[in-house]
Amino acid sequence: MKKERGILFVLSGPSGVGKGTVNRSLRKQWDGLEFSISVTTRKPREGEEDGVDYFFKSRDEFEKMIEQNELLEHAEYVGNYYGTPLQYVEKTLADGKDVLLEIEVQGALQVRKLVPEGVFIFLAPPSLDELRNRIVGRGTETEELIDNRMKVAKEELEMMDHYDYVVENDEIQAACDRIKAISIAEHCKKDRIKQQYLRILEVK
Ligand SMILES: Nc1nc2c(ncn2[C@@H]2O[C@H](COP(=O)(O)OP(=O)(O)O)[C@@H](O)[C@H]2O)c(=O)[nH]1
Ligand SMILES: Nc1ncnc2c1ncn2[C@@H]1O[C@H](COP(=O)(O)OP(=O)(O)O)[C@@H](O)[C@H]1O
Repeated sequence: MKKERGILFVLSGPSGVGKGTVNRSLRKQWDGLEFSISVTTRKPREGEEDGVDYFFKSRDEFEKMIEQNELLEHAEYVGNYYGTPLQYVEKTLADGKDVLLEIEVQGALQVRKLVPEGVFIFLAPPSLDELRNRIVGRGTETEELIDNRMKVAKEELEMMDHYDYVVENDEIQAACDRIKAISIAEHCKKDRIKQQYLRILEVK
């Protein structure tokens, strides 16, 4: 019998809201969820590892990947390319495993068109002031880049209503718990739909 496909979860939201932090925390507490590693042309930050945090590529290498249709989606974000490897996502879902993508808003909207059955989660900050504090507190950007990221963040917040769920990241563990609850609910929904379908067809 054909294996049932896994669910694609897309975690998105403005820069600095805590996507990376929540993603890393989920990795430690959610067995059975697969995490896609993105490709980027951004330089590695201190402590980041190639093949763990990102696959770090040159612009030429990245553009070649676009040409060869190796990416599910890609976006240019604050001067760098970011993209999701297509083959990994497709194979993992086909194997019946759930996959989580942590990507910015333009990319999430592309995935929404390509995989409408995916579950789209928008991580929201408690306030704009708190969002700025988090970007400044992270200490990875210059003042000019912070202003740039805040500008992009305000535009990104307006895209919230394109998502299935909005999860406030007030506290990391609370946000992780909400995301895990969404996953449980989505699996129950999928099972119920399948049961109804089987009942209608009277397939045992
Ligand atoms: N579209 C897209 N965005 C990505 C991908 N990987 C990471 N991003 C997003 O790119 C943005 C910048 O990421 P990064 O430079 O690591 O900075 P940070 O997440 O703001 O700390 C974030 O919003 C990430 O979620 C990807 O594969 N595709
Ligand atoms: N719930 C939270 N409360 C307080 N600080 C947070 C929370 N979530 C993340 N942060 C902090 O905010 C900063 C930005 O988080 P990060 O995960 O890099 O965001 P993103 O990946 O969305 O750009 C980091 O310094 C991180 O430690």
